[in-house]
Amino acid sequence: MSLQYSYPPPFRHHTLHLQDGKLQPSSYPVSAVGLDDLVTDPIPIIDMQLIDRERLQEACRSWGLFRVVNHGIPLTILTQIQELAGRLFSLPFQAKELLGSPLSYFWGTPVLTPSGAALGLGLGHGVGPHAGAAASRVNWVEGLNAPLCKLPELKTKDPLLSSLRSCLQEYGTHMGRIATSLFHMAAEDLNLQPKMKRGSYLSESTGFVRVYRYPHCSKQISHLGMDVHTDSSLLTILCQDDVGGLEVLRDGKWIPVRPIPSTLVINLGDMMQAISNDEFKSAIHKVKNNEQKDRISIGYFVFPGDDAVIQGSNYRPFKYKEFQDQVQRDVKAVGYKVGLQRFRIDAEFSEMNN
Ligand SMILES: O=C(O)CCC(=O)C(=O)O
Ligand SMILES: [Fe+2]
Repeated sequence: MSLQYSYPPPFRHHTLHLQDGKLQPSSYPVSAVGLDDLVTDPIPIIDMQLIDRERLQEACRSWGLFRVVNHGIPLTILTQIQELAGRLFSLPFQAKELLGSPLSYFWGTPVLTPSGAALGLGLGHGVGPHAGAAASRVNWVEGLNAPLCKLPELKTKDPLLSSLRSCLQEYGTHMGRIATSLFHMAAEDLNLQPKMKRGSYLSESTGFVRVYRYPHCSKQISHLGMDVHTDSSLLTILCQDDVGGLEVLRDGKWIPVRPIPSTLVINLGDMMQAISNDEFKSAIHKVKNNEQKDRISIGYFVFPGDDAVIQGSNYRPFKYKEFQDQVQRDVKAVGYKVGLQRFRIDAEFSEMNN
């Protein structure tokens, strides 16, 4: 099996061979930073042009996180979004706060209300054993939140905002395509109700994009860019710049998810874990700030539709909306997201629902 791997700049194609589950480079210029990393990196890699279903399902089971190559997104969109967002982030704070909706500005926490306002600022959003540690900490991050289906409502004459809107819309279309094909492949053996499989478990209209900036920050300050958490989504797709800082928890160890050019990182969220009845994992991850450089990343999040009922022998039936409301109540009341524990049939937390 071979991978076509497009590499910037200039846009060239290189072929990588998969042998014994490892990528072997066949030919690439020595100066091409990144390809060596791809060969030695421990994180599973999925080729979007030729999805190996077993490999994908194994990555979902044992990591809940993997990289994709050959995703077909023009690199110019990625660099353009990062550049435009960087310009927007460099505006004065008051100007960013005035952004309003549907492209809203937030800082200090990634937990937002459905209308895009920061929720429980300073309370963190850790899970499980890390929840206490997350409490009362501001996350060292600022961001722009863009619900994709509402972007056409953004009426603006500002050239920066209208360029960003067009890029995000194009980016969102690619994200929907990638999420849908990965989801259908991964969920193939999951015994979902056939009619739900197509539409409701992944509803593209729920997709939103976030652009984050993690300001550089001295080690002396004990803030994280983003505290330990799992995503509430079905799937999350991350595009990071070359700074690094994302880490995933695997077998009790934090593994850096190093930036490798042209690759995207997919992580499974709580909804994927629930609909797979815990066969797949919602990845536990965090982001550390870099000491010297600001970091920009772009996240896409997609969720089940309003009509999808999530159920399995480990969970009482629930809809995503109930999950989202519960997360918001928990963050307000106890300072962190309790998450799937609330919906488990045998969990102590599930009795405290209301
Ligand atoms: O910025 C990143 O790399 C990760 C962001 C993240 O984990 C999130 O938005 O949930
Ligand atoms: Fe996350």
